[in-house]
Amino acid sequence: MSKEHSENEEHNHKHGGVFGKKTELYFAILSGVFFFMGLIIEKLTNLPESASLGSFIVAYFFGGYFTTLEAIGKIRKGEFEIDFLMLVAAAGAAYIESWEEGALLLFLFSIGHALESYAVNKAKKSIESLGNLSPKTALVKKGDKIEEVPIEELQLNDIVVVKPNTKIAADGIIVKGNSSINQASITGESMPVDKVAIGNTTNLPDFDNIEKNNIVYTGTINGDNVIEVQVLKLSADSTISRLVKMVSEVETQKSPTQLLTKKFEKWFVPVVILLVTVLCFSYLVIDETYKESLYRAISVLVAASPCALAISTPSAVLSGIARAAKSGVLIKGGRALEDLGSLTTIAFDKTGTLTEGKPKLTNAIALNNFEEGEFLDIVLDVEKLSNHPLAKSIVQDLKSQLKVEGKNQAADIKAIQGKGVNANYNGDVVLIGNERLMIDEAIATSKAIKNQMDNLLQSGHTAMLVAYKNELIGLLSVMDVPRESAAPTLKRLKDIGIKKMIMLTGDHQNVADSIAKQIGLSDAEGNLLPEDKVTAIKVLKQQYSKIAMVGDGVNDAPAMATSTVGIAMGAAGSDVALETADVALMSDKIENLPFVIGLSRKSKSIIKQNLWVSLAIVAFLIPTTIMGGTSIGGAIAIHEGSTLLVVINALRLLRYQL
Ligand SMILES: Nc1ncnc2c1ncn2[C@@H]1O[C@H](COP(=O)(O)OP(=O)(O)OP(=O)(O)O)[C@@H](O)[C@H]1O
Ligand SMILES: [Zn+2]
Repeated sequence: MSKEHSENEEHNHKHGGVFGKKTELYFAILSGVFFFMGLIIEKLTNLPESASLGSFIVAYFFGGYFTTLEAIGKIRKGEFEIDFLMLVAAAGAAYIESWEEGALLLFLFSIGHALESYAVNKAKKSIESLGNLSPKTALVKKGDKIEEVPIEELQLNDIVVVKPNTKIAADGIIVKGNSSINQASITGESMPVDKVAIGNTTNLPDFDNIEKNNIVYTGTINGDNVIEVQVLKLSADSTISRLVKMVSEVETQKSPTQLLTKKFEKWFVPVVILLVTVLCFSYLVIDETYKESLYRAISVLVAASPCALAISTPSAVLSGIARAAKSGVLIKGGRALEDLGSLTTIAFDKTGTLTEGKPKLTNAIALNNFEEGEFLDIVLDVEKLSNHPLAKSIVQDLKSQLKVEGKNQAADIKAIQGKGVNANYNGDVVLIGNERLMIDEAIATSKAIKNQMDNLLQSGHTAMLVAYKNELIGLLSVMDVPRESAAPTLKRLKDIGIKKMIMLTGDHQNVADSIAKQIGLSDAEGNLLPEDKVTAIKVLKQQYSKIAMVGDGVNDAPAMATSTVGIAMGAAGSDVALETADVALMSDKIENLPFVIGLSRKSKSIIKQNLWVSLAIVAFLIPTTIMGGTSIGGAIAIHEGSTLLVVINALRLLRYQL
């Protein structure tokens, strides 16, 4: 009856009206006022019956107004849902001249729903409030003058001046000054992060590849110094706008439980209608008036409306996602939330995820009598063109430690996935990468060099070879250190019941083992090409049914997409990671992982509680009303009570703490 994907949740009223946003609530209250007035007139005065009847009819109007609007809207789309059932019940009550009970029904139903939408809006508001974080205007430098303009009017490459302790108005790069910046609005981290101006702004790489300590984001708060920021993203494309957009879209992604309850409702509602229709005619079988039969049928109709069931899951999903967003974690929908709450296996990428991802250069040795100065120039020039994290570190350390300047002779760099790079230097080919790359390209290596490499790998250094004109000319090694938080986080995950954790890396097996040992991980698979990571995930998925893959999106996006839940770290600065992941940690704090998993589990258990409560109430009320155990008023009170109960239960998630 109802379409699978109706965008608006059953109880998510967006009605406005004469009294603004709260009109629905005021109408419900007015309905109550007239209901009680009718009751008083009827019981306590000698006024004619038409006086109390009039009052009840007005109560019908106020109580039924929004319900009718909503029901009509849905019927137009071919959906018959709870609102419709309620209206039928109220009309039935009027027909058997039980105006009083009909008015009570519409009053309680409308007040229940108004409170419900208030509660659900509360969860939504906490999501939307993220969007209010960006400032309205920016101070733009125009020649010697500074002008204040609305942030929507900022152009790319404008220079924005940010005063101390004010909000930053654009995503961009610091070109002057340095400051420590509070990024809590995006990453959830309360500790300010030190940021500095970039040296030169010519030939800027992509936004994703600029060093994070040069970049600032819209809505974050400047520290004590004035800084100048060159705008690199239009206001509509800023990280925070995209974040808000993604969070508000998550509602359209139904969770498995939501789909299940929708399916259940699909056959349950017609069954109820059939049952109620049959009950209308019970006076033919048992000794009662047709009015009594109708009364019973109406009570059953009220009792059986699966209101609580319909709202139980969406309210929990919404609250869970809102809570995560507050801590800088974007969960893209109910599916990701529920999956994350039930998995026990996690795969991690190594570089940049379990390690800092900022390795230090430990060796740069020229081999085979190649001139050292030239060797270093070649390496610097080639690696300058690569955006691999290893390359960035090599370039930085060559410049700062060995004072290499380079000759800018390299061109045409090509990444060879999982192996290294190939580039052109002065017309000849340079290869930098692991042993496999050299084997593939038939570059001869001596026994002595192999031994030297093995020693380095053994002790956890990532070793690379450099070939030029088909000859080996040198050896490089770098050492990455595990994140300080990696070991405690893994332990925490084990404590909360994650059974299997494994590292997947493109680095050498020995390096993988060495890092794994340092952080207390028992499983590590090295030498994996990006496609091998995908295969590894597939195998693990078969074994454990659900698996999360935590990565930074650099060479693990395909693996993340294959896993049940892809979790991206440090997503604030990476569009790829933000797009591919199901869950994005905006900061690169791996210690947020136990928090999101805990939150997802809590959400899942609240969803379960809500389902049981709503099903149990329906299971209790249907037989009770059939036996005449409660009046229409009693049925509606229990019905609405249970609906509010599940919503309030869901809202507890907004206050979740690990
Ligand atoms: N720009 C580069 N310069 C030198 N070596 C490289 C470069 N890119 C890749 N390599 C070599 O290829 C190997 C595999 O790279 P890949 O990007 O697949 O994984 P990784 O960065 O080592 O680790 P992880 O898979 O954990 O992110 C590296 O360990 C390195 O030896
Ligand atoms: Zn409704």
